[in-house]
Amino acid sequence: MAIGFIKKIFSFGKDAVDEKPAPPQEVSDAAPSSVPSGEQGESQAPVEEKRTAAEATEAGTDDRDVSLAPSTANTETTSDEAPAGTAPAADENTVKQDESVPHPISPLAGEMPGRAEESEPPSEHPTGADDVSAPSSVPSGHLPLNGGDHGETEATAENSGAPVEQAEALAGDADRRSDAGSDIEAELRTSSLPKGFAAADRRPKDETPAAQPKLNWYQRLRLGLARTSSQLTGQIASLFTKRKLDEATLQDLEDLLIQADLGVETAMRITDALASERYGKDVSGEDVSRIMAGEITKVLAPVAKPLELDLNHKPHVILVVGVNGTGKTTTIGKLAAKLSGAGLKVMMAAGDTFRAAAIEQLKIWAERTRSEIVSSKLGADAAGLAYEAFQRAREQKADVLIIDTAGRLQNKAELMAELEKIVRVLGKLDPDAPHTVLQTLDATTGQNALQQVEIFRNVAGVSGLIMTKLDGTARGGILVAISAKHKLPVYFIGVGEGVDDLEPFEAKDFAEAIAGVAAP
Ligand SMILES: Nc1nc2c(ncn2[C@@H]2O[C@H](COP(=O)(O)OP(=O)(O)OP(=O)(O)O)[C@@H](O)[C@H]2O)c(=O)[nH]1
Repeated sequence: MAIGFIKKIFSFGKDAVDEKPAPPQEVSDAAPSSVPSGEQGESQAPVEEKRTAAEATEAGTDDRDVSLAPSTANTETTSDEAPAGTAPAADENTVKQDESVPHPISPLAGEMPGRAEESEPPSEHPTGADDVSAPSSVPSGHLPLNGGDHGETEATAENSGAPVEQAEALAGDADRRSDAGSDIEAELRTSSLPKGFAAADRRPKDETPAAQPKLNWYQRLRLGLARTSSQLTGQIASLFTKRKLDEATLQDLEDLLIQADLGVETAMRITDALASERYGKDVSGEDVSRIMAGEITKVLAPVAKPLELDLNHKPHVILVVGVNGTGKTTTIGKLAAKLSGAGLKVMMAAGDTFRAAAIEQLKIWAERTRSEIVSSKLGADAAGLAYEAFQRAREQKADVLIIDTAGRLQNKAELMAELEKIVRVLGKLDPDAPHTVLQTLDATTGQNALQQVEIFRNVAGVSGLIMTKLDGTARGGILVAISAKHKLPVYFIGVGEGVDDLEPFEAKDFAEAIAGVAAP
């Protein structure tokens, strides 16, 4: 498929992906690790206590089961056991797509797997790790499934942290829709009662579930950044009340902008631009917001780029890295949905081998996005798994391989060294791999995100960013500081937990949302 086409896919807005659940078929086959000598047996752990499981695994690394789980209903998999110490031959795991069924990804459930907390500590799991259950075996109630219906995350003034008026304003028709829904519900309740009974609803009004406004991604972004922008615009408005623009006001403004995480460089850009336009004159809050949005757009426009895929690689390898909980696994699911929805063959590697729930979570995403997945035992060597997955993806001629990794704090040198090892090991199969190293950043993080990028970039060669959770109570300003400093491409933003809550990054939208410029 032409690269231009793929670029196009990533440049456009959301791909609508509908739900068409496929009965999952997972076939696991024991396969030996084929990690190059000297690389085997090390483990990575996102949290200290999880290392116990890793160390236990180090002793006998070859017992690691790597399972390939084709998740489409139309996949026929045959598998044999490969001899220990050898790489599986190309025909050992062949997957044939049933041509009779359209490939593009099926409609996805409105609710996608969110972060699942492990109910037991990893040390109680190691031996059962090869029994990582198939997606279908996970009762939906056991994993907290988040998100709204198809990207329509529900937000209220209460849960967004944004001003109540804004949520109310955004709610619009949602209330009316919800009223209609309540009527239907009441009718159903009544009709399901046996004869001789009548339905009553004596709940106090305030216990009745509140109407939930349904917002589109742009409204969620605005709402997510509303706290930052309203705080900033409020402070700016009071700063400029009855004051002409002078040195002292400019200095105060610069301080406010720095406090909003925008960084010294961008703060100075904004005050310089304001001074050159309005020095000695009256200035309104709107003037400042407009100039601020313009200057922030100038900083962000060069980094708002589509994620380029070179499909000549077969597969193009994307390694996803970042601090714990920044949204790596969820983002992988969203990316896979876009790619497989466009007809590309996607394989995932469950490289977060230290959190059982992370493996489960990725399996569910694989099932729902009809991607294949390579996973292994809990506590297994993540670099070995990545290597194995790369080989499998090549054998099966996958277009894209997306490798999940365990979250790690950037200041844990040992864990960062393990990440370095994953990159090194992939490079043994192809010196250019990983072809993309994506770092996820949580939008609720402030200054710490600058350091996260600095260190992950040095260690893993981060080549692009995705900022997640911009729908929550996001701060967001730090992305401006990071862009000014690192100039790394920002490909997408996460605006919810649902499968299509991943949007191409648009500099102007983001800048206006932060600066509090009125929505068009
Ligand atoms: N609101 C919102 N939640 C998100 C978004 N992206 C991810 N999440 C949620 O953030 C939580 C953590 O996401 P994960 O994908 O598990 O994060 P991770 O980086 O893989 O976590 P570790 O494996 O522990 O490092 C989950 O509850 C996700 O549903 C987003 O864009 N918006």
